[in-house]
Amino acid sequence: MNETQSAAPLRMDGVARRYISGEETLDVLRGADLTLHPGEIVALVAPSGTGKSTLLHLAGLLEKPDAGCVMLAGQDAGALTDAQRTQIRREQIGFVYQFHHLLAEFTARENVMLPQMIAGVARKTARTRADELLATFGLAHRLDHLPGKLSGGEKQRVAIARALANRPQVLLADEPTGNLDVHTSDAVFDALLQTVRAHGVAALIATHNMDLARRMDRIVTLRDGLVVALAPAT
Ligand SMILES: Nc1ncnc2c1ncn2[C@@H]1O[C@H](COP(=O)(O)OP(=O)(O)OP(=O)(O)O)[C@@H](O)[C@H]1O
Repeated sequence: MNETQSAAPLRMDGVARRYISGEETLDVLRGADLTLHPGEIVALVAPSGTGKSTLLHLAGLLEKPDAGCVMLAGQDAGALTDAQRTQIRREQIGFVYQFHHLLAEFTARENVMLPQMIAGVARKTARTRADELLATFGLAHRLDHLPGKLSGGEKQRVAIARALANRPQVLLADEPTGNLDVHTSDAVFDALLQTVRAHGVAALIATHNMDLARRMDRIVTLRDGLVVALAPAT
Protein backbone atom coordinates (compact mmCIF):
# COMPACT_ATOMS: atom_id res chain seq x y z
CA MET A 1 0.00 0.00 0.00
CA ASN A 2 1.47 3.41 -0.87
CA GLU A 3 1.41 6.42 1.42
CA THR A 4 -1.66 7.99 -0.20
CA GLN A 5 -3.75 4.82 0.09
CA SER A 6 -2.92 4.31 3.76
CA ALA A 7 -3.36 7.97 4.75
CA ALA A 8 -6.32 9.25 6.75
CA PRO A 9 -9.06 10.66 4.48
CA LEU A 10 -8.86 13.94 6.42
CA ARG A 11 -6.26 15.22 8.80
CA MET A 12 -6.16 18.70 10.29
CA ASP A 13 -3.02 19.61 12.22
CA GLY A 14 -2.74 22.74 14.36
CA VAL A 15 -5.30 24.61 12.30
CA ALA A 16 -5.83 28.27 13.21
CA ARG A 17 -8.34 30.77 11.82
CA ARG A 18 -8.71 34.37 12.87
CA TYR A 19 -11.38 36.80 11.71
CA ILE A 20 -10.66 40.51 11.84
CA SER A 21 -13.52 42.94 11.48
CA GLY A 22 -12.72 46.57 12.16
CA GLU A 23 -11.08 46.82 15.58
CA GLU A 24 -12.11 43.34 16.60
CA THR A 25 -10.02 40.20 16.27
CA LEU A 26 -11.63 36.84 16.81
CA ASP A 27 -9.45 33.75 17.12
CA VAL A 28 -12.05 31.14 16.23
CA LEU A 29 -9.64 28.21 15.85
CA ARG A 30 -6.36 28.23 17.77
CA GLY A 31 -4.47 25.15 16.63
CA ALA A 32 -7.20 22.56 16.18
CA ASP A 33 -6.31 18.94 15.42
CA LEU A 34 -8.73 16.43 13.92
CA THR A 35 -8.24 13.16 12.06
CA LEU A 36 -10.96 11.22 10.28
CA HIS A 37 -10.02 7.58 9.81
CA PRO A 38 -11.29 5.59 6.81
CA GLY A 39 -15.02 5.01 7.10
CA GLU A 40 -15.27 6.88 10.39
CA ILE A 41 -18.31 9.06 11.06
CA VAL A 42 -17.64 11.87 13.52
CA ALA A 43 -20.23 14.19 15.03
CA LEU A 44 -19.26 17.81 15.67
CA VAL A 45 -21.46 19.19 18.44
CA ALA A 46 -20.66 22.63 19.79
CA PRO A 47 -22.51 25.79 20.81
CA SER A 48 -23.42 28.32 18.17
CA GLY A 49 -20.59 30.63 17.18
CA THR A 50 -17.74 28.39 18.37
CA GLY A 51 -16.47 27.66 14.86
CA LYS A 52 -18.20 24.56 13.48
CA SER A 53 -18.82 26.05 10.04
CA THR A 54 -15.32 27.53 10.01
CA LEU A 55 -13.83 24.09 10.72
CA LEU A 56 -15.96 22.52 7.98
CA HIS A 57 -14.99 25.22 5.48
CA LEU A 58 -11.31 24.65 6.21
CA ALA A 59 -11.74 20.86 5.99
CA GLY A 60 -13.52 21.30 2.66
CA LEU A 61 -10.79 23.57 1.26
CA LEU A 62 -13.28 26.42 0.91
CA GLU A 63 -11.00 28.56 3.07
CA LYS A 64 -7.33 28.45 3.92
CA PRO A 65 -6.11 28.29 7.53
CA ASP A 66 -3.94 31.11 8.89
CA ALA A 67 -1.69 28.42 10.37
CA GLY A 68 -1.55 24.65 10.46
CA CYS A 69 -2.25 22.17 7.74
CA VAL A 70 -5.16 20.32 6.16
CA MET A 71 -4.37 16.98 4.52
CA LEU A 72 -6.78 15.10 2.29
CA ALA A 73 -5.86 11.49 1.64
CA GLY A 74 -2.28 12.33 2.53
CA GLN A 75 -2.06 15.39 0.30
CA ASP A 76 -1.16 18.68 1.95
CA ALA A 77 -3.77 21.13 0.67
CA GLY A 78 -1.45 24.04 1.49
CA ALA A 79 0.98 22.85 -1.16
CA LEU A 80 -1.62 22.79 -3.95
CA THR A 81 -2.46 25.40 -6.56
CA ASP A 82 -5.97 26.89 -6.53
CA ALA A 83 -6.88 24.74 -9.55
CA GLN A 84 -5.72 21.59 -7.76
CA ARG A 85 -7.68 22.55 -4.64
CA THR A 86 -10.80 23.01 -6.74
CA GLN A 87 -10.29 19.62 -8.37
CA ILE A 88 -9.83 17.86 -5.01
CA ARG A 89 -12.89 19.66 -3.64
CA ARG A 90 -14.98 18.46 -6.58
CA GLU A 91 -13.74 14.89 -6.66
CA GLN A 92 -12.83 13.96 -3.10
CA ILE A 93 -15.16 15.97 -0.91
CA GLY A 94 -18.94 15.90 -0.70
CA PHE A 95 -20.83 18.73 0.99
CA VAL A 96 -24.29 18.73 2.52
CA TYR A 97 -25.74 21.89 3.98
CA GLN A 98 -28.79 22.69 6.10
CA PHE A 99 -30.56 23.88 2.95
CA HIS A 100 -30.48 21.62 -0.07
CA HIS A 101 -29.09 24.09 -2.66
CA LEU A 102 -30.42 21.95 -5.52
CA LEU A 103 -30.62 23.60 -8.94
CA ALA A 104 -34.32 24.35 -9.39
CA GLU A 105 -34.40 23.95 -13.17
CA PHE A 106 -32.84 20.48 -13.13
CA THR A 107 -34.50 17.20 -12.17
CA ALA A 108 -33.40 15.11 -9.18
CA ARG A 109 -31.46 12.82 -11.52
CA GLU A 110 -29.77 15.74 -13.29
CA ASN A 111 -28.80 17.34 -9.99
CA VAL A 112 -26.95 14.13 -9.07
CA MET A 113 -25.46 13.76 -12.56
CA LEU A 114 -24.08 17.32 -12.76
CA PRO A 115 -21.15 17.11 -10.31
CA GLN A 116 -20.09 13.87 -11.95
CA MET A 117 -20.12 15.38 -15.42
CA ILE A 118 -18.17 18.40 -14.18
CA ALA A 119 -15.61 15.88 -12.85
CA GLY A 120 -15.41 14.29 -16.32
CA VAL A 121 -17.63 11.23 -15.86
CA ALA A 122 -19.39 10.16 -19.08
CA ARG A 123 -23.10 11.08 -19.26
CA LYS A 124 -24.29 7.47 -19.39
CA THR A 125 -22.21 6.41 -16.39
CA ALA A 126 -23.29 9.52 -14.47
CA ARG A 127 -26.92 8.74 -15.19
CA THR A 128 -26.61 5.12 -14.05
CA ARG A 129 -24.82 6.17 -10.88
CA ALA A 130 -27.40 8.89 -10.18
CA ASP A 131 -30.28 6.45 -10.59
CA GLU A 132 -28.61 3.88 -8.33
CA LEU A 133 -27.85 6.41 -5.63
CA LEU A 134 -31.31 7.93 -5.72
CA ALA A 135 -32.81 4.45 -5.52
CA THR A 136 -30.83 3.75 -2.34
CA PHE A 137 -32.45 6.89 -0.91
CA GLY A 138 -35.91 5.55 -1.81
CA LEU A 139 -36.29 8.03 -4.68
CA ALA A 140 -36.48 5.69 -7.69
CA HIS A 141 -39.95 7.11 -8.39
CA ARG A 142 -38.76 10.73 -8.23
CA LEU A 143 -35.91 10.75 -10.76
CA ASP A 144 -37.58 13.13 -13.20
CA HIS A 145 -39.07 15.46 -10.62
CA LEU A 146 -37.88 19.04 -10.30
CA PRO A 147 -36.87 20.05 -6.75
CA GLY A 148 -39.99 22.23 -6.51
CA LYS A 149 -42.12 19.07 -6.76
CA LEU A 150 -40.29 17.25 -3.95
CA SER A 151 -40.93 17.32 -0.20
CA GLY A 152 -38.33 18.83 2.15
CA GLY A 153 -37.06 15.39 3.15
CA GLU A 154 -36.87 14.24 -0.46
CA LYS A 155 -34.93 17.36 -1.47
CA GLN A 156 -32.42 16.75 1.29
CA ARG A 157 -32.03 13.10 0.23
CA VAL A 158 -31.25 14.27 -3.30
CA ALA A 159 -28.71 16.72 -1.87
CA ILE A 160 -27.02 13.88 0.04
CA ALA A 161 -27.04 11.66 -3.07
CA ARG A 162 -25.46 14.53 -5.00
CA ALA A 163 -22.75 14.91 -2.34
CA LEU A 164 -21.89 11.22 -2.67
CA ALA A 165 -22.10 11.11 -6.47
CA ASN A 166 -18.37 11.42 -7.10
CA ARG A 167 -17.59 8.78 -4.46
CA PRO A 168 -15.75 11.27 -2.27
CA GLN A 169 -13.18 10.32 0.35
CA VAL A 170 -14.86 12.65 2.83
CA LEU A 171 -18.39 13.86 3.41
CA LEU A 172 -18.78 17.17 5.25
CA ALA A 173 -22.21 18.09 6.52
CA ASP A 174 -23.38 21.23 8.33
CA GLU A 175 -26.68 20.53 10.11
CA PRO A 176 -27.82 18.31 7.22
CA THR A 177 -31.28 17.74 8.68
CA GLY A 178 -31.54 20.96 10.69
CA ASN A 179 -34.26 22.35 8.45
CA LEU A 180 -36.57 19.33 8.71
CA ASP A 181 -39.21 18.32 11.26
CA VAL A 182 -38.15 15.70 13.83
CA HIS A 183 -39.76 12.73 12.10
CA THR A 184 -38.41 13.60 8.63
CA SER A 185 -35.02 14.48 10.12
CA ASP A 186 -34.74 11.01 11.70
CA ALA A 187 -35.64 9.26 8.45
CA VAL A 188 -33.25 11.33 6.33
CA PHE A 189 -30.51 10.83 8.90
CA ASP A 190 -31.06 7.05 8.82
CA ALA A 191 -30.61 7.12 5.06
CA LEU A 192 -27.53 9.34 5.34
CA LEU A 193 -25.78 7.09 7.90
CA GLN A 194 -26.71 3.91 6.08
CA THR A 195 -25.39 5.12 2.73
CA VAL A 196 -22.24 6.69 4.16
CA ARG A 197 -21.46 3.42 5.98
CA ALA A 198 -22.25 1.33 2.89
CA HIS A 199 -19.87 3.46 0.80
CA GLY A 200 -17.16 3.49 3.49
CA VAL A 201 -16.94 7.28 3.32
CA ALA A 202 -15.42 9.18 6.24
CA ALA A 203 -17.78 11.90 7.45
CA LEU A 204 -17.72 14.95 9.69
CA ILE A 205 -21.25 16.00 10.55
CA ALA A 206 -22.09 19.12 12.54
CA THR A 207 -25.34 18.86 14.45
CA HIS A 208 -27.04 20.36 17.48
CA ASN A 209 -28.97 17.13 17.98
CA MET A 210 -27.34 14.86 20.60
CA ASP A 211 -29.63 11.94 19.73
CA LEU A 212 -28.28 12.02 16.17
CA ALA A 213 -24.71 12.57 17.39
CA ARG A 214 -24.83 9.46 19.59
CA ARG A 215 -25.48 7.35 16.51
CA MET A 216 -22.10 8.29 15.06
CA ASP A 217 -18.74 6.68 15.85
CA ARG A 218 -17.32 9.53 17.91
CA ILE A 219 -18.40 12.95 19.14
CA VAL A 220 -16.10 15.96 19.21
CA THR A 221 -16.71 19.53 20.28
CA LEU A 222 -14.91 22.86 20.03
CA ARG A 223 -13.51 24.40 23.18
CA ASP A 224 -11.38 27.55 23.18
CA GLY A 225 -10.64 27.07 19.50
CA LEU A 226 -9.54 23.44 19.85
CA VAL A 227 -11.24 20.18 18.88
CA VAL A 228 -11.77 18.02 21.96
CA ALA A 229 -13.55 14.71 22.52
CA LEU A 230 -17.04 14.93 23.96
CA ALA A 231 -18.04 11.99 26.10
CA PRO A 232 -21.77 11.52 25.50
CA ALA A 233 -23.97 11.57 28.59
CA THR A 234 -25.64 8.18 28.79
N1 LIG B 1 -16.20 35.86 7.55
C1 LIG B 1 -16.25 36.18 8.84
N2 LIG B 1 -15.84 37.37 9.29
C2 LIG B 1 -15.88 37.68 10.60
N3 LIG B 1 -16.32 36.84 11.57
C3 LIG B 1 -16.74 35.64 11.18
C4 LIG B 1 -16.74 35.24 9.81
N4 LIG B 1 -17.22 33.96 9.74
C5 LIG B 1 -17.51 33.60 11.01
N5 LIG B 1 -17.22 34.60 11.87
C6 LIG B 1 -17.38 34.55 13.33
O1 LIG B 1 -16.64 33.44 13.80
C7 LIG B 1 -17.35 32.76 14.84
C8 LIG B 1 -17.54 31.31 14.44
O2 LIG B 1 -18.44 31.24 13.33
P1 LIG B 1 -18.96 29.87 12.74
O3 LIG B 1 -19.95 30.19 11.69
O4 LIG B 1 -17.81 29.01 12.37
O5 LIG B 1 -19.69 29.24 14.04
P2 LIG B 1 -20.68 28.01 14.18
O6 LIG B 1 -20.21 27.25 15.38
O7 LIG B 1 -20.78 27.29 12.90
O8 LIG B 1 -22.07 28.70 14.51
P3 LIG B 1 -23.59 28.21 14.23
O9 LIG B 1 -23.80 26.96 15.01
O10 LIG B 1 -24.40 29.37 14.73
O11 LIG B 1 -23.70 28.02 12.74
C9 LIG B 1 -18.64 33.52 15.03
O12 LIG B 1 -18.49 34.37 16.14
C10 LIG B 1 -18.81 34.30 13.74
O13 LIG B 1 -19.50 35.49 13.96
